Amino acid sequence: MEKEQLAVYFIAGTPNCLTTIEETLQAAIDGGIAMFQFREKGEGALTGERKKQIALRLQAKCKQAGIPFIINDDIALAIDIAADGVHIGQEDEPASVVREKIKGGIVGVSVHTMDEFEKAIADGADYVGTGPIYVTATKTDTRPVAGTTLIRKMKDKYPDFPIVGIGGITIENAEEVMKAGADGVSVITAISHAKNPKQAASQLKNVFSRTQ
Ligand SMILES: Cc1ncc(COP(=O)(O)OP(=O)(O)O)c(N)n1
Ligand SMILES: Cc1nc(C(=O)O)sc1CCOP(=O)(O)O
Ligand SMILES: [Mg+2]
Repeated sequence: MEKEQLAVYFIAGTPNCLTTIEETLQAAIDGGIAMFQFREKGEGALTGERKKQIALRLQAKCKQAGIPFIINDDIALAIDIAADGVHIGQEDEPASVVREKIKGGIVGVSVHTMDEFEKAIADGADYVGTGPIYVTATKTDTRPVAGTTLIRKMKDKYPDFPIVGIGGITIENAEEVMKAGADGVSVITAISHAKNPKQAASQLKNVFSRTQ
């Protein structure tokens, strides 16, 4: 994968969206997101065939826009529909096992320490996500708020490895995350709850451009 694909990495599932997830994703694409993760989690999340049908519709949008379509946690679904990749955390299937299953696809791994980061690299991750950088209301079972310290340490030691920050990132604080060395920002609320999701995505892209 290209590091530039992490610039504005939008994540969403149906429970996160104020209108339909298709409309929200289309607006985010029109605003300039570079990658999308389908994370169907939380109260009211779809499962089974309904989840698969939505995934297929979102995958088609990403394909048309030429951006990677990543599935959170659900490796079986990702393989079933030939998604571009998966994102897994420390509590999910081990990255080394997922790497084998996903073959040439993108594997993203959540990390919270240098040890987890170096293990993710050794296991064959394509990028890592780290957070929560700031306070988030979207996910309750996060680690403590971390700020940007780990991003700086990771970039110091592995300047070329793709890293994205996540958790409580907004148009206002995204610059700090990118200046710390992140290759991009992962956001849910900043786009999915924005009055104008297209504009929010575009503003995040502008923050990325001016920090390069
Ligand atoms: C880009 C990115 N970074 C981190 C996460 C969090 O993954 P995880 O720790 O597995 O938590 P869940 O998202 O599965 O609740 C992510 N999804 N994406
Ligand atoms: C999915 C997720 N993972 C996190 C982590 O710290 O690993 S924080 C988070 C939620 C991000 O949502 P928002 O942009 O609305 O804060
Ligand atoms: Mg997970």
